[in-house]
Amino acid sequence: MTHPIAVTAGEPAGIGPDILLMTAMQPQPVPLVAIADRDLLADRARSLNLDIRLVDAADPGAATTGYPAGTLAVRHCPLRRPVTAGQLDPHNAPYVLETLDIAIAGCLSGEYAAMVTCPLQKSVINDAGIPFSGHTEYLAEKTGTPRVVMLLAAGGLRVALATTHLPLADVPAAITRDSLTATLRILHADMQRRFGIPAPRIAVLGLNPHAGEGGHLGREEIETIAPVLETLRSSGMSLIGPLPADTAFTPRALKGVDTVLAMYHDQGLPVLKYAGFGSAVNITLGLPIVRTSVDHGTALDLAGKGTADAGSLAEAISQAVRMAKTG
Ligand SMILES: NC(=O)C1=CN([C@@H]2O[C@H](COP(=O)(O)OP(=O)(O)OC[C@H]3O[C@@H](n4cnc5c(N)ncnc54)[C@H](O)[C@@H]3O)[C@@H](O)[C@H]2O)C=CC1
Ligand SMILES: NCC(=O)COP(=O)(O)O
Repeated sequence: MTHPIAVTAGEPAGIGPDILLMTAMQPQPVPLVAIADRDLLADRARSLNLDIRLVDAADPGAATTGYPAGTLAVRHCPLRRPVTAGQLDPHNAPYVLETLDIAIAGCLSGEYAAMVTCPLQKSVINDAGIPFSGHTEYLAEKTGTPRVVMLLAAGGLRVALATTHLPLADVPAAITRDSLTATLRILHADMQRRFGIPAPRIAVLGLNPHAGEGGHLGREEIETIAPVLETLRSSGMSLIGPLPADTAFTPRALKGVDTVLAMYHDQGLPVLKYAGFGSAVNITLGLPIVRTSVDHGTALDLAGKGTADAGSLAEAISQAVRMAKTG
């Protein structure tokens, strides 16, 4: 791999700039290019007492050999307003989205091998009047991908989601035979291509308590989930379920399972974050580019203090390197 990985710094008032600078103080597996405002990074480095050298990403060393620990290449993207750590400002929402646009364009053109995202604050982008529900949905839209799948991985546990950032009340209607079929096809294909698992075993959760209790606690399992699994099994996929979610994450149930498909965000992610918060990685499957991210949010309470844990960003970079090698 000779191309650098783009790392977007995320919400400027959050811990994204902090963990990016902390990471650049350590040796990296490939050259990194920070997509961020250079003065923001310089100010934050001073707050964190990090003796880091920021160089222009146009410098030839940035794209080829990279730099030793303590030097970070920056593709400058100007803030719209000065930033105080911990204080959100909707005026900077266009800046956050511009950093993503630069990374996406660079991945599509082949300038970057992959993009890794530091956390952004979804609410402040909405407060700026811009409809936005998450990186996952934004990347799908900007790359013209009709459906993508969010998957988080922590150690040996992988949890994918059938729906992403949706109000709970909208979840049942979003799980249709078509949407679930498309999600499972992407998950199966990327388990093979990106994770090198030739015949992935996927455990699929039910939507309702006890997977619907034979129809007495909801009918989505009978009318939607089970028929989809049956059809896809006949095309050769190894699918288990629909399983009651409350016992699906016990060690016995997880034995031999390569990934779990949860029906919604808070059915799957609390378990994953309990298992590995701080070292888990968020991956968007189904995109024409490689994108990974941290497992945490903007942690405004920690920004500029030097107490944020940068472990998940290190894992996200390592995962992006592995996935970029799969083409
Ligand atoms: N990939 C992304 O862009 C993500 C963005 N978010 C966004 O972040 C914002 C804040 O979300 P919250 O629910 O408050 O979650 P959060 O992850 O920012 O914070 C939850 C708790 O974990 C702590 N924490 C988070 N990251 C940490 C780190 N690296 N080291 C040490 N402690 C850490 C925080 O201090 C806080 O106590 C929301 O707007 C949310 O949408 C949330 C998750 C992922
Ligand atoms: N809980 C995961 C999360 O909110 C990250 O979403 P995204 O911004 O990566 O789409």
